[in-house]
Amino acid sequence: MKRLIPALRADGVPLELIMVLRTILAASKEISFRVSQGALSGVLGSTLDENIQGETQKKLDILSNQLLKDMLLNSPDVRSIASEEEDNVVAGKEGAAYIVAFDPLDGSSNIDINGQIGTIFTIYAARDDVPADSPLQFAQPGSAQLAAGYVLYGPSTMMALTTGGPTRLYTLDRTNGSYLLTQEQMQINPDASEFSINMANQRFWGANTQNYIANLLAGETGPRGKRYNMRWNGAMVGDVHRVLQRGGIFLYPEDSKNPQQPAKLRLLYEANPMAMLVENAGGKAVANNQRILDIQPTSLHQRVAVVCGAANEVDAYLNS
Ligand SMILES: O=P(O)(O)OC[C@H]1O[C@](O)(COP(=O)(O)O)[C@@H](O)[C@@H]1O
Ligand SMILES: [Mg+2]
Ligand SMILES: [Mg+2]
Repeated sequence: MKRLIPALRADGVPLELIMVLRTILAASKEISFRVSQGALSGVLGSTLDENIQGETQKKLDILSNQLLKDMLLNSPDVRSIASEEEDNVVAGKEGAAYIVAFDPLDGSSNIDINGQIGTIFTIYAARDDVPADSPLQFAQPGSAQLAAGYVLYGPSTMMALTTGGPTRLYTLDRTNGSYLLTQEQMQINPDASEFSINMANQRFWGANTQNYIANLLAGETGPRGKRYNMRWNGAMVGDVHRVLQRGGIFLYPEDSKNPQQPAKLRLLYEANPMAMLVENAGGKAVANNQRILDIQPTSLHQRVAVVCGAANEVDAYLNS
């Protein structure tokens, strides 16, 4: 089985970019270890703090953010970082080639129940026309991402990664601490019979989401003519991983639960990296009627609707 660095070199990934990925993964190994130790490592439970988005921060949100932040800011190749847990962009090394955004811990509500959680990350080229600490560093559409991935802390620790080519899957070998290439190419079947949505929000959805889900629930006697199964992890990283592995569609559409906040997931460090991974595995990813990767960001912690996965299901959603 190929190790990570030879695999990336074989893909023609520049050395400096490989070094940035190595830094992210060094942090992920530490997070993975702490997560596997659970209560024994003192990472469970909440803090008394809230992040800029008004969400209570869990101890593991803070710890994961601190590990990634410290390690990336020490890297000679990182000019700026942005994180779900940081209000503003943080400047790194002046003149460095790359900027990195991350959701240090996705699926925070799963931490204390020993459920699936993960780290989502994305890497862009740094902009020379704006300062390193400017939010404009990250005002780039998802189509400009140089690399995108997530690390899933499940029964095994896995990383899905694309550097522009296929979405590949690596597994952390705990016997020697290295990521090994275990799936050359993840591929999402264009047809699906499994969907993933928080059904508790049903009464707050718009008409198109209502119609699409009603058609799936109607099963073999409905317009789609077949039975669908449903899964909801409560962690995008686990739900999208399932879609990449065995197909299906994941939806977090707009809803009217909180009119000030129609969408939940964040464009920069949740929707964009997942959209790149899904597209490079043959799937589609849209927000309302727009391809996610084409959205021009307007703010650092901007939220968007996300519908992604099996190409024909995403088309059916758009037509409902
Ligand atoms: O609480 P809900 O509505 O099920 O939302 C779950 C969604 O929220 C998230 O947990 C948000 O991410 P964070 O845990 O990083 O804030 C997604 O991973 C997940 O898809
Ligand atoms: Mg998240
Ligand atoms: Mg998070």
